Amino acid sequence: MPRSPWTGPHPLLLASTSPTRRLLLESAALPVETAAPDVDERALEAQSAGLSPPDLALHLARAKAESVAARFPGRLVLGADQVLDCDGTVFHKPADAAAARAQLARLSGRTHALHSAVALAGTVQDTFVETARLTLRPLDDRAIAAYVACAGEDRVRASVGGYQLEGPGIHLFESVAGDHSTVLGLPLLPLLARLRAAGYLAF
Ligand SMILES: Nc1nc2c(ncn2[C@H]2C[C@H](O)[C@@H](COP(=O)(O)OP(=O)(O)OP(=O)(O)O)O2)c(=O)[nH]1
Repeated sequence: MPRSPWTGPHPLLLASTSPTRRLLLESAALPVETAAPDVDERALEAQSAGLSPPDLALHLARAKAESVAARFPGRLVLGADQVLDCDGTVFHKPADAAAARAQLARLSGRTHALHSAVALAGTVQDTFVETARLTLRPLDDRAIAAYVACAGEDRVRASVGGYQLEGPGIHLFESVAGDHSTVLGLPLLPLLARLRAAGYLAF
């Protein structure tokens, strides 16, 4: 069993239902426990109409982290949120394959931003947001339908853009600017820097 660099008295508490986020942390050899945040994201978003997309992501990440930190005193809690912004229009996870096809048609041939925000709560209070910019190839309805059929409805519904960059989604792109973990929804490098500065990592 490899020795984890984690020095905290308890595992990191991830306030997220995202398997992708859990896998990213476990791949970095960090012990993780998860607790679902009890936050109504769409209601919070409706109350925060004036926020920029990055600030909306920060607001939602903070709400998720704090909702779990209140239930688990004395723990280091991590919340996260990702907002897709294409020329100021915010997109959410597609409800089904048809919505994914419609959303991808609107993103086709354009560059969109993925704002991935992280909030630490409990024993450490901090927030940050990282942005990746992704440019889709010009895709006609036939290509989009073929992609959705290849990826499958579960995959296209599981992420804000309707794609997994590490999966079939890679076929959609002309270019990707930004850290891979930022695209996946949990920017690891700035997170690890903060955990290290707070004394939670051995190196
Ligand atoms: N595997 C993978 N997941 C991605 C990719 N892009 C985005 N995602 C996932 C990460 C997050 O689970 C999700 C972003 O949506 P949210 O920030 O609302 O998180 P989610 O609702 O999944 O969980 P949470 O609100 O944290 O409980 O999309 C990608 O390229 N690959």
